[in-house]
Amino acid sequence: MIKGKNINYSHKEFDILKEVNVEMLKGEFLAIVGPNGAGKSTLLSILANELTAKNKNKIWFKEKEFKHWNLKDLAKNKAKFSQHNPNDITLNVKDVVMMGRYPYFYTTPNHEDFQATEDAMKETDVFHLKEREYNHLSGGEKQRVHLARVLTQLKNEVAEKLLFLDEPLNNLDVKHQYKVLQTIKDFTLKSNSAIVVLHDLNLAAQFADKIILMKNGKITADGKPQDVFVKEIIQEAYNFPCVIFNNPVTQKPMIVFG
Ligand SMILES: Nc1ncnc2c1ncn2[C@@H]1O[C@H](COP(=O)(O)OP(=O)(O)OP(=O)(O)O)[C@@H](O)[C@H]1O
Repeated sequence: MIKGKNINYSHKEFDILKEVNVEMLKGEFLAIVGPNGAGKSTLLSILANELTAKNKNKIWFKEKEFKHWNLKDLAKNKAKFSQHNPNDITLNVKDVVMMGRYPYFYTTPNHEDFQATEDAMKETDVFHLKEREYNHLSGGEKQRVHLARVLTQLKNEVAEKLLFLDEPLNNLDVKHQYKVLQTIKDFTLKSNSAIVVLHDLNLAAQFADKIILMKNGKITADGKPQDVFVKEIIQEAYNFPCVIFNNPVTQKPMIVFG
């Protein structure tokens, strides 16, 4: 689905990513975790074909290098949810979500575009807010509107799509955190894939098929949750004590810090 070998990235003299290798198969939910400043967002941006100006890394998406993709086709095959979204948009919620359909129409949205926005707003639980002005929403509601915008971009007949999400759970309450992760999981169960930067290791363990743990611009561990979420590995990565149990409900690792 996506592959990058020996990814390096630096800003002036400062190396942000050092020889990072990523390969993900279709249908996988990959979580990127690690302490602040580890390079997670930078890696996600490079994998999503952003940061192109200074970026000499070659990334293959569906076995074709990004530079060989038609941009409109690309927008129907992959979408990215960014950590920092605009806070001031003088539009109604439904019009913000409709921005995700811009690759699909020139001047007037058609029936499929309206249907796609409606479905996405229902998935992220903002349909009841559709006529409200975006600027007047709470932080969590705004976050869910942008998630709907990104989800609606990939509502099409294309097979094997890829969703990039940078800290999608910021500002969300517990129910909406689970709902968003379940929506992403359902997306990957249809032969699509997702790469998600997460800070909550227990949610990553519960939902992700694979984990990449980063520190200081490098991958320090990767594999299944039970291979990465090991006491010594996590303590070393976060420089903080923890214990790890087997979650009796999910049978996944359960990390308790402190
Ligand atoms: N444009 C830039 N200019 C200078 N330094 C940058 C730039 N972008 C990122 N960095 C630095 O690179 C490092 C990695 O940043 P990045 O945002 O990828 O980390 P992260 O793991 O996503 O962190 P967080 O968990 O805090 O969001 C940080 O030290 C950051 O300060």
